[in-house]
Amino acid sequence: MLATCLGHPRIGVARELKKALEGHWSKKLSSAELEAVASQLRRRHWLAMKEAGLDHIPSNDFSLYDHMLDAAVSFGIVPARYRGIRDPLARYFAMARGLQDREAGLDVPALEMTKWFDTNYHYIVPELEPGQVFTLDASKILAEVDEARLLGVEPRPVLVGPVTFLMLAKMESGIALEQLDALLPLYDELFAKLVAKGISWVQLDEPCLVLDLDDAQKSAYARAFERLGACTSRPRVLVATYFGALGDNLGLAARSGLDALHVDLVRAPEQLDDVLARIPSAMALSVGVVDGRNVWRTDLDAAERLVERAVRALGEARVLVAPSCSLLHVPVDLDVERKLDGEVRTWLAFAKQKLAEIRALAGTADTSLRLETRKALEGRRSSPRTRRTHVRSRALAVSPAMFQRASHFPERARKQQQRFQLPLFPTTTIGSFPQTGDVRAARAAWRAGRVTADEYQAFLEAETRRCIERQEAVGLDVLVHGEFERNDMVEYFGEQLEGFAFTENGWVQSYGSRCVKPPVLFGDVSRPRPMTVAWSRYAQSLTTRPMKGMLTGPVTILQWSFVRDDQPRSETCLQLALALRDEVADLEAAGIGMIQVDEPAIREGLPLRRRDWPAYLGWAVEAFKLATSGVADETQVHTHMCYSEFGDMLEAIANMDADVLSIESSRSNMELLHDFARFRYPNAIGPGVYDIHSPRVPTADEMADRLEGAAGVLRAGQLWTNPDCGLKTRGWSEVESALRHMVEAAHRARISLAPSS
Ligand SMILES: Nc1nc2c(c(=O)[nH]1)N[C@@H](CNc1ccc(C(=O)N[C@@H](CCC(=O)N[C@@H](CCC(=O)N[C@@H](CCC(=O)O)C(=O)O)C(=O)O)C(=O)O)cc1)CN2
Ligand code: MET
Ligand SMILES: [Zn+2]
Repeated sequence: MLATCLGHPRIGVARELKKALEGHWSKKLSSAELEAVASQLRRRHWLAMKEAGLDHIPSNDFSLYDHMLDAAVSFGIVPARYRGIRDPLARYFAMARGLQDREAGLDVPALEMTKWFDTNYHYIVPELEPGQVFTLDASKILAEVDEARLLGVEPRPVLVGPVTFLMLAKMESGIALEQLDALLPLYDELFAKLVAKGISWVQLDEPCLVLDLDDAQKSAYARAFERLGACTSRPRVLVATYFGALGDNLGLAARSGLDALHVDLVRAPEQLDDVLARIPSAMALSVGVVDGRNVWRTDLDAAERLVERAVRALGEARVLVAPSCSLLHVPVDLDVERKLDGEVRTWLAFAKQKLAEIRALAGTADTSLRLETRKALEGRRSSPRTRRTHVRSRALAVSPAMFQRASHFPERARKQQQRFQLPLFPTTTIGSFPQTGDVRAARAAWRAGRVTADEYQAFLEAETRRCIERQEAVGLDVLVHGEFERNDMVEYFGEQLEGFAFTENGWVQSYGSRCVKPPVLFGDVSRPRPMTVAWSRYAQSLTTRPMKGMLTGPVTILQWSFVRDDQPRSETCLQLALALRDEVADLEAAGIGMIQVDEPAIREGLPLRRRDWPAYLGWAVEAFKLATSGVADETQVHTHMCYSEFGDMLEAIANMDADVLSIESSRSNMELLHDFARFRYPNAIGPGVYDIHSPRVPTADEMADRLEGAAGVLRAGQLWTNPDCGLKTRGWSEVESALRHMVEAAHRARISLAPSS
């Protein structure tokens, strides 16, 4: 049996890549210095896998920004607007993040970015032009082969497969997948180059095989596999699927004529029998039995039972042991954690520990790891911290009335208007204001004990006060406190809730240089004390305008944490909802009249197969309602969603019954609004009027146009004016100008668009 890995985290245990990238972007690090850091990271990761005793070690899993962008560049897919940028690295980063260079007269926006399946990783969406010509540039792929070999590592290059690549790409003038026949010859060419180098295996990632495919997509797969299989000079090809079951696409993969198939047996262990029954005798099977999406120590006995079933059916020579997917989605090394809760720590495995598990499963029993694992799992199963009576009895006592507001929306809206007396198109923001270096440095100093809690508190109060003054000066109607006290919108709540543990270095890449440190939700969740009330009360005391309370919703906390795998996610979500319900009640009692409960990840949590949608949406919407329905009619509940296509879940959004919904729409503005209009979305809605992902300051005209467009399809009386997401990644000067323009746009709309009646 071979021990293998589908991909290693790239960011580095101390986020070396993040620091080098940001250093390079701010011109403090040359390209050569950046490349040196990247090269060091690759070596370190290869050596880690070699030392762990892996037989197949990936290359080309590293990326300076994103692997889909790398693939686009290697196929020559560089839209015209970037082609004027001579330097390849500058061009690459321009595609990733846009480029504004006044002196060079350059102002190019970035390519679009979107979620990688149901993860919190974002990939760059390749953009095909009309008449797209594909040309192979294999330099990165080939260079990494040489680089690995210098360390005595014989790598298995990872390539995004042609169908997945095109299905995730976009083409303004048509359907990207229709370019398949033009793209396939590049794989032949690439395979020939790899064979010439003596490469014996490649990994072809085709995660789209776990999605619902239409006939055109299925036939694309059949064609692609036939062509690749028939390629005369090619390495052996492992087709990698992950994040779910192959289901009705198993036949496509089994008939591929390729050499090995990887299946995810963590998300979909039930598919093993079907796979074993249908895999042709010429194919090997890579069994993904170590969770690449979560941090729990593998139950080696259970995993071994799966591996053994595969071995009995296929023989040892045809079985590879692997993580369920690339380890990109887990932190690097548990050993560097110094402050992690001692008990919880024994239950966990990060990338490095997972490599050892894979080795143990593929080899003769490593008795010490096995015994240690049994003991740890027994401890986890029996720990009183994972099951708390008061949490469980409360969850059981939840009644249907707790999911409903007292009155329907029209009645609530009337009472709320009486209370707040807001103008038409009320202006507000989504919550966070710039998390400047000062704010981060102050928090780092407090955590390191270099400043006292009181000093840190005073600093945050001053930031909050200044933020409120600035919002008043700009003329916003509904204010926020600015979220300066938060490291991250999920981690901050995890730190204050019972049932969570958190790490110091458990960073996972979200996009490019941006990382998150998901808290570990290990046990029953409860709220020992109010979490945000003091900040909201303080902020409200500084202004007579309404101050929105600001919470992260249950589904988003669930989605952006490492969640316990010993009970259904729906149960965990309900516990989170109850904890938040108490926070909402306490905010209301403290006089906070508007409370926003953010659910930006509700779309990301949608299962990959449509069949599973109703069940998920059922409990996700219920969790939101449970968290927010305990308040009086006069209390206005807001929610916020971003970063997704919402067209296919409008009914669920309406069922959440938030009084006000702010939603990202600046990129596909009108389409989204038309969807809402067609659906007759009843409650108030604030379609983002400007894109906060770019430093560009939009003009009042642009935003007034957006409002006018929105008022053309929705009722003017239903609309709010806001940016499309929080402002934490922006700088103050852009933010102030943009918000002034936004307020100006709302003023104009009030005059030109006031309903005549
Ligand atoms: N969890 C989560 N997922 C999300 C989002 C989100 O906001 N949160 N937003 C969407 C987009 N994704 C994003 C993900 C990360 C970031 C982001 O800005 N991350 C920050 C880290 C945020 C953080 O946790 N900050 C901590 C730690 C900061 C830090 O690095 N401190 C330095 C020292 C700081 C200094 O001296 O300057 C250190 O520890 O070394 C804090 O503020 O306390 C980063 O990578 O830079 C933005 C968007 C989707 N998914
Ligand atoms: N309230 C949050 C913020 O403004 C919502 C962000 S959604 C990713 O940052
Ligand atoms: Zn957002």
